Amino acid sequence: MEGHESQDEPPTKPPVLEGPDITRLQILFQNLTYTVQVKPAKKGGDTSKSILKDVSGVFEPARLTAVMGASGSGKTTLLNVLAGFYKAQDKLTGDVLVNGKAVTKEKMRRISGFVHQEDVILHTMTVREALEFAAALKLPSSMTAAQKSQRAMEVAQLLNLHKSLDSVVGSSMIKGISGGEKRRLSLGMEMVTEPAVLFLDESSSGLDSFTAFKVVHILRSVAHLHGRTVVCSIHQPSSEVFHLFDDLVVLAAGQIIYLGQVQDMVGYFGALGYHCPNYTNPADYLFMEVLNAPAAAGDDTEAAPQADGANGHGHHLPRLPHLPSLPHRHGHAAAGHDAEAGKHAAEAEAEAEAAAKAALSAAEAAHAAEEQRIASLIAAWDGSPQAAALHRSLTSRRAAEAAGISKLAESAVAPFWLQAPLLARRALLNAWRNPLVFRGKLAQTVFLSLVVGLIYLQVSDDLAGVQDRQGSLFFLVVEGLFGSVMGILTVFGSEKPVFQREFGTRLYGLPAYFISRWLVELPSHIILPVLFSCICYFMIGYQATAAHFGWFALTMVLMDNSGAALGIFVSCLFNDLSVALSVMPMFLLPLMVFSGFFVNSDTIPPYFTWIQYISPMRYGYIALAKNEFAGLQINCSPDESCPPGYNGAMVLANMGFSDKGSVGQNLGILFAMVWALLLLAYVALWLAVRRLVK
Ligand SMILES: Nc1ncnc2c1ncn2[C@@H]1O[C@H](COP(=O)(O)OP(=O)(O)OP(=O)(O)O)[C@@H](O)[C@H]1O
Repeated sequence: MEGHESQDEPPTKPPVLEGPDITRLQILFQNLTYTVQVKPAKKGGDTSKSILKDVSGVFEPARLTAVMGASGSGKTTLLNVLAGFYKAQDKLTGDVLVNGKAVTKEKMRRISGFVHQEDVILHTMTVREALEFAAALKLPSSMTAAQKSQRAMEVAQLLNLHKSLDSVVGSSMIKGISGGEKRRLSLGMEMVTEPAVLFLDESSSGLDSFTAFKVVHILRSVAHLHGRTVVCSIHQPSSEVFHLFDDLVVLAAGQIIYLGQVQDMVGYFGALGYHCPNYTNPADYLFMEVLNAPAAAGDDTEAAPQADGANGHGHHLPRLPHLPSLPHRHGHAAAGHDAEAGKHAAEAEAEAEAAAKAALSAAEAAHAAEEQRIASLIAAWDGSPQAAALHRSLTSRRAAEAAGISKLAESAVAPFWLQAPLLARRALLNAWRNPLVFRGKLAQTVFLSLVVGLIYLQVSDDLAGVQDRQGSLFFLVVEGLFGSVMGILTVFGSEKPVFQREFGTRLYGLPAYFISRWLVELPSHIILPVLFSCICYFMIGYQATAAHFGWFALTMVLMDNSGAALGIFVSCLFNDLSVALSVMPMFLLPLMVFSGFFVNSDTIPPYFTWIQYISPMRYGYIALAKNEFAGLQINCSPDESCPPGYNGAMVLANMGFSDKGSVGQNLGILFAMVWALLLLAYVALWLAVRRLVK
């Protein structure tokens, strides 16, 4: 394939960027077989599925290559495997060489950019911010901030995004840029660095034909003018777009059926008996005549191929029979008990059943014939002189001295001190542009503090007041934890896909993300519980000293923070937000039951005692109870039967809290628990994303 010009180019060597030529990378893959582990359809069934089978080929630098094939043929998998995005537990055999040297998947990720099929971009960012964010993190630190920003704007101009620079990306809830603009933005975020190798999965899907042409034209320039290796999987491009590509790989059932120059494809399949009608888009011909024969689409008048079948490809697929219409049962029944009509109905029903069975077996036969036809296309490629030449060239290239990969081809990774502020700024902007989240939390804080304040308004200092104090303190502890768990679980869980995508493309590391994200979250987990305390503390009428209020507010802050840390932990444990939400009660209820309110801590069954020690609610409740009851005078009313000298210390003894440490000690444990939960959340997040970088 190397050295040939495509049809619409003058036969001159395309100009290249000034600079070291070693950034040109050739990707060679030989005998690649990729097998994933799957759940067997039935007991004892096969647990592995081969998605790529013995695939060999080469992607050249300074050339634009298209990977085509029917849906499910393995295009995405081939790109993912070559770019190093596959799970460690899946099995990959064969070789991937870059400039003649074997590379690890980590290295592959460092030298390549990948535009995935789905666009996952933080929805509150504007186009400008998203491009500048990628530029700031990916471009080398030798460039100034102004240069990086300028580069981002150049890419915006190139991709025709300059008119939407200040529009937000948007989501299903917030209207933002169009699907096509989102596609181009994803491409732009990868293109800011112009990686030596660029993989694009469905680069033009969702784009109108003119924009698709423009985007592919840009990719062609990136390949030709800048010497990059650009590989795109593409579905049914227009004729104009198709001819922008230099080389083509066609996959069917995880195997190659053509690999060569774009303009040779029609001739290759023509020689196999698949003739391309005049004035037909070659890409349409590939899909409609070669990958899916017309007979398979239900048209048996022109079964493909039209050749003699000497190659074994001239199968006429059976036509699907038309189903007879079913008789109107109710019509017959309503016409009376006409036996003749009933007999006709039964016959018609039997006829319909037989026709349905025939249709089913015809469909099965059609499917088998189609599989056979694809198998013959694979065999034809394997036995073709083109494949033999390719294998010879692969072998000789492997034997040649390997040029290796220059350090210049590896994309930069910004240091922590640059990542963290950028991520924190973005998280702040995200929170600012999502005002409903904060307003919702604020409204919840004010509403609940007023409700609890009104329910327990000015508690008395008699025995009934003791019960009210116990109940209200427990309610506050539970509210402090539950409120923040649920809030953060949804926010963090919905942001996780963006983090996973960006982390997978090495935009930033886990420490920078986690620390900046937590620091941005922290102020609201201090301000809101303090506000909550200010409203309800004095309404309820707890001990009115500054020290008592201070300890109370600190407890509420720590309860809120432990809830937030627990929420992050659970959202990191489960990939699916709805699963995380549904299992949350399983975590919370035992922690609540053994916190000391429902079951006296001295009477908890021995096999459950450990739960109380890991319950933040227990330490929060003990701290609040000690803060309120220690030194409290209780004045029982005459109709209450109080023990003589009944006071707060005796209440604490009844609750089993006398020997459970001071307020400060319990808050110390709570503080340590927040950190322990954050550490657990960090580890859970690392475990969830580690496969993306391993
Ligand atoms: N992890 C996996 N587990 C099980 N099956 C998988 C896995 N990954 C891919 N497959 C299957 O392998 C086949 C190829 O998938 P792939 O996504 O590569 O196809 P594709 O050609 O890109 O399809 P499309 O054009 O629809 O995106 C499909 O049948 C798919 O269901």
